[in-house]
Parts: sequence; structure tokens; C-alpha cells
Amino acid sequence: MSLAARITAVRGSFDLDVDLEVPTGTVLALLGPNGSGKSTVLGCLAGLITPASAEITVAGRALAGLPPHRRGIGLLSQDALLFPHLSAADNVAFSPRSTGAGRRAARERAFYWLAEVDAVALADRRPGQLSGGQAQRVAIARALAAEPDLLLLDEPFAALDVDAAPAIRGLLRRVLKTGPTTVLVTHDPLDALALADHVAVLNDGRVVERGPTREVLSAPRTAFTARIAGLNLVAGTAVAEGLRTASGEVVSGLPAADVVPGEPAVAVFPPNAVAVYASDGEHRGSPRNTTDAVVAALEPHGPVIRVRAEGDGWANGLTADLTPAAVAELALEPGSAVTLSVKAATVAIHPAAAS
Ligand SMILES: Nc1ncnc2c1ncn2[C@@H]1O[C@H](COP(=O)(O)OP(=O)(O)OP(=O)(O)O)[C@@H](O)[C@H]1O
Repeated sequence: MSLAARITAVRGSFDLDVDLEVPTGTVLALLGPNGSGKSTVLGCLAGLITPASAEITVAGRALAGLPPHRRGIGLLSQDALLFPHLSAADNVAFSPRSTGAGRRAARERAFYWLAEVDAVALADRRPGQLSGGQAQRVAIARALAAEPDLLLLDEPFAALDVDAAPAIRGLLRRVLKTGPTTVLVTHDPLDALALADHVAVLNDGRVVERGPTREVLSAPRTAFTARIAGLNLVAGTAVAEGLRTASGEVVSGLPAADVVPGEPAVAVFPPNAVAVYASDGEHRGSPRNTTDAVVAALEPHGPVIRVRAEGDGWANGLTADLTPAAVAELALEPGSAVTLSVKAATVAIHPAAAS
């Protein structure tokens, strides 16, 4: 059920004007800094905020003007917001019950979804007896048990502690593979990488960039997106020591807890983790994660110079931040041959959406 939306909204002195297209069954991440309008977009889609104007269709059905409960939308926010007086199973069964399912059918559907999120053992507990991560599992089951045409995720990991977040992120990645059309709001590019097929970058109420997640985040076309993303990304398949690229090179790094060997993954590291050496045939630095490249461009970036590299294999498109003095010492200019080296300890390996 694809989503098409064109929304304008005014909140005090803030105005929003966005259009979004999300193909059936895919995940769009809305990425942007605080106050850029992400929650306003979700609120308008969900029917919780009245827009100035809105055309919203899901699978050709017009939603604007419908009350929230008739939109066929599931909403998952930072906090699980479970009904405190109901057990986990009854919280999940509430969704199908509210759309007309009988008691037994609703309970069956609740247990199906509790099993999907590995929470059957929690079925009889009240929300007060659940940890934050457990409650969020139940909330995911509740959102999906409604079989929504459109799922809205509002910073779903923001309230979880750092230990719980990777498991929930992994769980969402699994259920979203075959899940409904989804809009994910986040300010964390890693969430977008893990879950989203496409991203739209919001700034000050406008979409400033959009496209396939990896493409946008690894080669941002606007300085604004580069500031948000600001990361080097190398895509491939997770292996024990890190990641193997499509051309067979291995990038060593530290896998996040939810990385599964053999599954799509990205290696992520900041530009200031990349060391640049003159290419004199001698590889210095760590022998791992060392590759030859050519300087494609040099751009001032605040107090540093950002060196953009091109080359065969994983060096292509990497950026490195150097001091002006280092750039002068190495006599770097476009076309200079260099060797790049990245310490494995600075490389994080994360699961990635498959596309
Ligand atoms: N009730 C309100 N009245 C007036 N202005 C509001 C109201 N709610 C939000 N705003 C303004 O609307 C703008 C967009 O807010 P919104 O919450 O959509 O941004 P966001 O990208 O979701 O931010 P965050 O990441 O902080 O949640 C902000 O400038 C905010 O100050």
C-alpha cells in the first residue's frame, strides 16, 4: 500500500511544506535535526495535528479529513504507551478487538505477534512489570497486530538504554522486511541505515534531499546532509572480522551486537578516523584497512580540510579530515596518489537494510 502525501502546516512561526512518496512495503526514514518538522509530518499523517492543507493517500485511499482511528495507521513512539491496567497479551489483542475481531480471534492474533517479537513469555505481565525494551517489544506487536496499511515509527529507540536499543532495532529490521509501508522519524543516520530503503532529509520544514539511504548518506549532495550524515560508509556483507565488499575486500571493524554474519551490513567511520599517507609504495599504519586511492577533491570543512578520495574498491568516495598543515606537508592536490588507512577500532559494523 504505497503512501503519497503532500502536506503544508503552520505551527507558530514554523511552516512546513513537504511531499513524500513511499512505495508499497518499503521504509522511508525522515531524517533531520531537532525542530526540522519530523514530528509535525508524522502528526499530520496520523491525524493528530491539523494541517493547513493535506493530500494523503495510502493505496489510493484518501486519508486527509479522516479521524485517526479510521486511517488504518499504526503508530509506535519513543515510549511504549501501553495500557497500564491490561496484560501484555490484552494490550496486543486490543488492536484487533478495536477493528471488530472477536475475543478468541483477537487473542490468537495477539499471540502470533507476541511470538514474532519474542515476547510470548511476557504475555501475562502488566506494563509496570516490563523493562523499557520489553515494553517496546509489546508495543511493536500491538502496532503490527492492527495490520495497519501504514506504520509510523517516531524515534522508536530514543527512550531505550544503549543495551536494549540494538535488539529492538534488529527486531524491527526483521519484522519490517515483510511489513507494511513505513515512515520512520529519526535524527540518527544509523537508524536510517539499519531500517530504511529511502531517506528524506528535512531542514526547516522542507525536504532538502531524498533518495536511496546509502546513496544519500554516503554521498550527500548538500552540505546540510553531509553535516548530518558526516560519515564514511562502506556497504557489503557481514563477516566475522567485519565486512566483505561486493568486490571481495574485507574491512575490519567492531560489529554491533545485532550484526548477523552473511547479512547485509555497512562499515561506518568518521572522516577524522581516516589517515592519509603519500603513496610511496610503503604502507604505514595498520596493515588492515589500508588501501590506495587518488585525491578527487579538497574542501574546507570548518577548521579542517576534507579530502575526498576516489579509487577502486572501498576507497572510492571515502572522506578524510586533515589539518591544513598536513595537507600542505603531504602536498595534496586533486590527482595526488595516496594511501588511506583506517584503524579497525574506529570502524563500526552495522546491519543494513537489504536494498
Ligand atoms: N504546539 C506547537 N506550537 C507552536 N510551534 C510548535 C508546536 N509544536 C512544534 N512547534 C514548532 O514546530 C517546529 C517543528 O517541530 P517538530 O516537533 O515537528 O520538529 P522535529 O523535527 O520533530 O523535532 P525533534 O527532533 O526535536 O522532535 C519547531 O520549530 C517547533 O518549535
